[in-house]
Amino acid sequence: MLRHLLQMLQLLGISDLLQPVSFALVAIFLILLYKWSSASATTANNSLPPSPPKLPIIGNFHQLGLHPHRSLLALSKRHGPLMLLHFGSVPVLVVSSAEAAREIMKTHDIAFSDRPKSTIYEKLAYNYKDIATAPYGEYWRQMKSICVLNLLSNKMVRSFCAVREEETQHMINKIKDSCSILSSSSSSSSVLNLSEMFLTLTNDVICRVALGRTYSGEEGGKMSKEIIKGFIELLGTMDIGDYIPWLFWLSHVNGLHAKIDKVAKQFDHFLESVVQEHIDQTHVENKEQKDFVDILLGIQEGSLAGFSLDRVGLKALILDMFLGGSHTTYTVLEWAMTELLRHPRIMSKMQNEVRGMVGNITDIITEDDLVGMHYLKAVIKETLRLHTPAPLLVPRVSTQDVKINDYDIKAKTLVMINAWGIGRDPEMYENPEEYEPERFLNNSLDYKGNDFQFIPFGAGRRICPGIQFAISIDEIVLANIVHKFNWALPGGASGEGFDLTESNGATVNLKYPLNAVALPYLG
Ligand code: HEM
Repeated sequence: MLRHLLQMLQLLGISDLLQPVSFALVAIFLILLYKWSSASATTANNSLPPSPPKLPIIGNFHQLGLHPHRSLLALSKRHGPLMLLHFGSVPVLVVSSAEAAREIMKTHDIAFSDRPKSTIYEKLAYNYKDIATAPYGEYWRQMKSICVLNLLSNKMVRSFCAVREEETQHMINKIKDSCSILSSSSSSSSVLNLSEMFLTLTNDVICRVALGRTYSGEEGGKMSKEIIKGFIELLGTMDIGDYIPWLFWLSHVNGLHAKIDKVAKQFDHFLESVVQEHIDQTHVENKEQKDFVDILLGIQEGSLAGFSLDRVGLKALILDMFLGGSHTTYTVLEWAMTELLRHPRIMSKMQNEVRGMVGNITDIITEDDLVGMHYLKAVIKETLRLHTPAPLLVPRVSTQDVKINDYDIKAKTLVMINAWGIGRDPEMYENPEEYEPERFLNNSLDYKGNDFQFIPFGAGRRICPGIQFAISIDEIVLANIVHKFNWALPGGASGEGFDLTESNGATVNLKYPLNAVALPYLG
């Protein structure tokens, strides 16, 4: 119980605030309250989904733990796939089965297509002017259609194929360099931090596609990795004032609001300079390919019928490309390589497929070569199932009262869909805890939002618009690194004892970076 309370304070970013003695008093007080509330807990209202007992004031916050997708799955095993919790005074519906997810994201999609308000989103996402946090309505619809039609359509994604191939080549060269260091000395510097490499590559691809160039090595270089990292961490934090309004002041005192303001300002400063740079160059002709900022500036000038994209909206859209795209896409690469290193049989099966299809070419494998690589695609799907990058998706909120499976779900209920838990449902998958890409061969199970047992990108109106963009990066990188190198864990370690501890936050990656040693396959 005490451990849960400590974890809750950590999640809320207020653990440093309480001195040990006062913390002990608070803890004793809450434990007594818990005993009282458990003793008096009854199923108060049969038409509401089942709930675990809650504490006064904080509700079920203390049961979230540092890895909420795990704690919520454990709770749902006791209380059912539709479970009602309370975070402070906010009702929270936790969805943990494919059938229940279908009800939310298909049958009643409109009623659950809104996003919750949060001080963090408000400050970081230009007062909900981006797509991901915008309330469901006309503004969101217009922004999403700009994005889907002009930035992330299959045609657009294909048109940036050269960027992906060049950045992949660049990474392969860096790995080759490390191999030559390895052959000339046994220095530990030849151990590669793959996590860092994947993150750099993903950020560089997004920077080039969205902003026209990479910003590594400049002031902006810091932006693309460090500020985004700060952003993602903040998105995984909960502001206590959103749930217990009278404790709003705590986030001022502990510096959370100051931190949010600082990160938001840094990012805005960077985006402002990028947009201005593009405006100043508007008259420069024959730019080889337009980037997202160019396209959005064009849309701004042309002004779509009845909708004007202002400067804030433009920056918010670019922000989404970084926030939505960078950590999620790199996380898939990190987990896929982790699992391949832990499972030599799967690694060599994938290498056989890739090497068998393209032969011993020394050039980069291009996107045209990837078409028939079914095992590669199955490896990516299995990674998304077992290590869902955003395990609880992006929260939704109900806009009206809805009845699901005879349960009453009230308007303004926060909805968390445990896609990670659904992907491990033994009713849906054989050996759900095992990494077995074969389960995705010879069937049509896909992540496009039609198969509710596999929803790493969400489903319905709010589905991720960046699926093709992300998968294109993950496929080309994975195919090339397994084709050009054989891989081992540092010091010849076996994969069995590998530390799979997860990081905390909205996107879950490895807590400790993935290090590996590459041995060139073709010499
Ligand atoms: C493996 C990579 C990715 C994963 C796992 C992922 C996952 C998700 C999820 C779970 C959602 C919420 C869906 C829902 O509520 O049903 C989402 C929304 C979104 N994603 Fe992604 N995403 C990825 C890559 C990308 C990329 C590359 C971009 C853009 C370049 C992007 C942009 C967005 C945007 C703008 C939204 C908000 C959509 C809305 O609210 O209507 N994502 N993503």
